[in-house]
Amino acid sequence: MSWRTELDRAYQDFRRAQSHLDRAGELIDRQRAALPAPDATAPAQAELAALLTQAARRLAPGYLSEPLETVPADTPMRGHPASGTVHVRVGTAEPVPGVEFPVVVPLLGAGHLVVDGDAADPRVAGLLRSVLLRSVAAVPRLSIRLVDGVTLGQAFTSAAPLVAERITEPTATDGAGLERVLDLAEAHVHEVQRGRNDGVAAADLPLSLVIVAGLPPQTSRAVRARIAALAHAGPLGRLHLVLAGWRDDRHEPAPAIEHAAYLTVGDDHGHRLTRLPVPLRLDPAPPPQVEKRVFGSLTTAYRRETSIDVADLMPEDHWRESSVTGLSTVVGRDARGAVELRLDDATPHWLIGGRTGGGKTVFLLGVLYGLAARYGPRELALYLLDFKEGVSFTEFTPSDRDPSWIPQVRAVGVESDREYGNAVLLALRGELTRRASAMKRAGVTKLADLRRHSPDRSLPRIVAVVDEFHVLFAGNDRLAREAAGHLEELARKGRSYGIHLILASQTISGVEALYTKRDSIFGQFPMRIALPGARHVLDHLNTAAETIRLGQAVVNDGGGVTGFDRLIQFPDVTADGERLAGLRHALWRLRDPDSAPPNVFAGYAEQHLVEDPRFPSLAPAPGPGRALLGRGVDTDISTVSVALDPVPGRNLAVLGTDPAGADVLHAAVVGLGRQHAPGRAVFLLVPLIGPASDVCRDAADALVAAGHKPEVVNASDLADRLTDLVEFRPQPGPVYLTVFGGDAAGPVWGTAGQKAFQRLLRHGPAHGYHLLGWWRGLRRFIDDIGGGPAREDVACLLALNVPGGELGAFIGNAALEYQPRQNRALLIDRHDNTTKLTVPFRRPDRADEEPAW
Ligand SMILES: Nc1ncnc2c1ncn2[C@@H]1O[C@H](COP(=O)(O)OP(=O)(O)OP(=O)(O)O)[C@@H](O)[C@H]1O
Repeated sequence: MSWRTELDRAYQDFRRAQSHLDRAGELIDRQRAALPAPDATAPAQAELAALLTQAARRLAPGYLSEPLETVPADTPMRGHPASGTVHVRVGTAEPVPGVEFPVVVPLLGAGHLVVDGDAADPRVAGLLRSVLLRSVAAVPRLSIRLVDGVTLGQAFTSAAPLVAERITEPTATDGAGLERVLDLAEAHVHEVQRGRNDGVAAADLPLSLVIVAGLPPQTSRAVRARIAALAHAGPLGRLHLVLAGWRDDRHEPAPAIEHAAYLTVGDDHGHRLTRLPVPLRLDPAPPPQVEKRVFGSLTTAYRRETSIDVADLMPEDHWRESSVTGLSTVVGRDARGAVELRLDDATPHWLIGGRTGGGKTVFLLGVLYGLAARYGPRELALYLLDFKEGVSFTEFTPSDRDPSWIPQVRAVGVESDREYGNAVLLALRGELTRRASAMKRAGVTKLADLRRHSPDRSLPRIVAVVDEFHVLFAGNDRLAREAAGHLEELARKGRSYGIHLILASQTISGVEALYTKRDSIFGQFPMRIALPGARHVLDHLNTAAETIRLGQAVVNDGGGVTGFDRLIQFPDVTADGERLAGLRHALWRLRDPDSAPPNVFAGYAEQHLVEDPRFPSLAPAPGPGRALLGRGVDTDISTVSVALDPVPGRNLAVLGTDPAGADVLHAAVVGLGRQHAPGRAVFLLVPLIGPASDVCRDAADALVAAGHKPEVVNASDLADRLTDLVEFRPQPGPVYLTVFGGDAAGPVWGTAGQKAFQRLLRHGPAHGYHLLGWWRGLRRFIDDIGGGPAREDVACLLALNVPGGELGAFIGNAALEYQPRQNRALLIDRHDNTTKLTVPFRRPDRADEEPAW
C-alpha cells in the first residue's frame, strides 16, 4: 500500500474517532441532565438510620436485637425485666441502598407476631429460630411451647437441650399435639387471670410464648378459632404467639389475630411488616455455636434455679404458727417461687395421686415435716396411716436406734390392717362429735371461736394422712362400707371442726373407689396433687400431669379442672436424712416432757406379752384372773384379754393350726401366774402334741419361777385327772386346765375322759375351774365339746387360721366376717357379744423354724 493510501485511511479513522467522541460527549451531557442532582438528604438518612438503630437497641437490648453472628459471648442473659414490653428483632430494613436499621416488634408483654409463610420456607424457619433464641436468652422464667406441623419439628431441632432439660416439651407436630399446647396455653391464661384477681404483681405472673412454625395439615376451623381467641386474651393473659403459616386457605380466610404485627414474606428484599412502609430482610437463623452456647447456659441456670432442698420447705423458727384459721406449709416451688398449700376452709382436704415410685411418700414426708416444724402440738395433731408394705411413717416414731419422735404424732399405722384404719377413723369421728357438742354448748359455730372460748382446752387441728387409702375399700365388704362411712363423715364435716384428710393413692381404682362412694366424697377434696403417673386425680380433661417427671407435681386447688394447675418442683427430703433427723430431734426436745410417744401399730410386728404395758403391773390379787391373749388392732393397741370369772361358759378355746396357738396359751398362763399369789391358783398343763411340749415346759418353768407348783399331766393320765377334777373339790383359788393340742385327746381320754371333760366345761367355771385349750381343728373341737349345742360352754374363742364361714356357722352368726391371715386372730366373746381383731402374743424366744402357717 502507498503512503498516500495509508494517510487517507488514518484520516478516516481519526474522523470516525472524533465523531464517536463527540457522540459520547453528547450522550454524557444528555445523561447527566437526566440524573438527579446529588442527594442533599443522604446524610440525614444515614443519621435517621443510626437513630433508629439506637432506638431499636434501647428497646431491644442485648440478645433481643444484636446481630446473632456477632453477638459477644458475654452479653448478659435473662436480664430483661419480667414486666413491660419486650421487643424482639425480626430483620433489617434497608430503605435505600447502604442505609439500614434493625426492625424490632413488640412481642412479650404486648402482642403477637403473625407470618404468612411457614417454616417450610427456610427464611421463615431461620427467623423463628432467631426469635426463639432471642426471647429465651433475654427474658427470665419464660415458658416456651413449640409447634411445627409442617417440617415434623425440624424447625426447632436446635432447641433439643431445652427439651432434654424439660424447660420446654418436645415440639408438637400433629393436630393432637397442637390441641394439647392450646389446652396448656388456655390453662396458662386462666392461671394468670386468677393471679391478677388475687392481686399478684404482673412481674410475678408467669409469661408464656407459643411459637407455631406452621399448622398441621387439616387444622380445623375450630382450632383456628381457639388460636384466635387465645390471641385475643393473650396480652392480658401474658401469653404471646408467634404464628407462622397463618394464611387463608382455599376454603376460608384465616381468622384475624388481634394485637399482632403481620409479616408478609415476599421475594428476598420484599418482606413487609404491617405499618412499616419499607421492605425488610428477615433475620437469618442463628449460628449453631451461638444456639449451643445460649441454650447450654440456660439449662445450667435452670437446673440451679429449680433445685430445691429440704431447707426450702422449713420455717426459720419452730412452732411459731397458729392454726386458728388453718394450716399452711411450703411444699415446693414453681416459677414464681415458694409454693405454700393450705388446709383450711377453702381446701380442707387433699387428694394425692402418683404411680408407685412417683414420689408420693417423699412428698408426704415433706408436708409432714413442714407442718410439724411450723405448728406445735397444741396447734396440730397428726394421725398417719399407711396401708402398703414399707416404712413410710416409722421415722416419726421411737425405735431402739433413735428414741425420738415427732411430738404432734398421735398414732401411726404402718402396714396397717383395714381394721386399724377404721379404728383410727372412728376415733376421729368421735373427736369430731366431741368438738361439735362442745361448740354447741359454747354457742359458737367456728373452731376458732371455740378455741377463744375455751383457751385451756386442747383443740389442735387434726390432720389424718392415709397413704394407699384404696386398701380401705378393698373387698367391698362391711369394713369397706364402714371406711366409706367414716371418710364421708370426716370429709363432709371435718372442715368445720378442724379435722383434715390427706388421702393418697397410687391406683386409679383407689380414686374411683372414692368416686363411686355415696354422693361422691370426691367433691370434698378441692385440692388435688398429681405426681407422675397420676392423671386420675385431676379432671379427666386435664392432661397437665401427663408429662411431669419425678420431683415435679401438678397442684390444683380447683378440684382438678384445667386452669387451676401449678407445676411445682419438690425436693427429695429423704436425700438428706441427717438434716431430717436433726429436725426431728430438735422438735422432740421442744416437746412437753410429760407427753406420750405416739401409738404405733406396725402390722408386720409380732406382739410379746413381756412388752405389753399391762404386764409389769400384773400382781397377785384375790378373785378371778384375766387371760392376756394379745394386742388389739385398735387406736390404743389395747391389751386383749378375757376375764375368767366364776360364771358358766368362761372357758377359752384357741382354734386353728397356726402354731401361734401354743404361744397364746403360754402367754395366758404366764399372765395368770402373775395375778395369783403362789398357792392361790392351780395350774394343770397338758401337752398332747409333740410340737407343743416345749411351749408347755416353758410355761411350767415360768409358773415355777413365779412361785407356783404347776402340774404337767401326761396324755395317759388325762382321763383319770379329768374324772377327779369334776368332783369340783374346793380349792385355794381358781383351777386352770391348759390343754396344748386338744384335738389329739380323742384317742387318749376315752369316753369317760370326754364325758368328764364336757362336764368340766359346763359346770367348772361356776366352781372356778376353767379350760384354756388349743385345738388345731374346729371340727374336732366341736366333737370334743359335745357338738354345736354345747358351744355355750365355751364363751371365749380365739380363732387363728379358721375360715370365717366355718366360724360363723359354729357360733350361729352367718354375718361374721373374718379373713384369717398371718399374725392375726379373732377373739369372740359370746358373753359380751363382741369380736376383736387381735395380734396374738408370740413367745419372743421361740425357735425360728416352725411349721408353715
Ligand atoms: N423430689 C424428688 N427428687 C428426686 N428424687 C425423688 C423425689 N421424690 C422421690 N424421689 C425418689 O423416687 C423414689 C421413689 O419415691 P417414693 O418412695 O416417695 O415413691 P412412692 O410414690 O411413695 O412409691 P411407692 O408407692 O412405691 O412407695 C425414691 O428413691 C426417691 O428418692
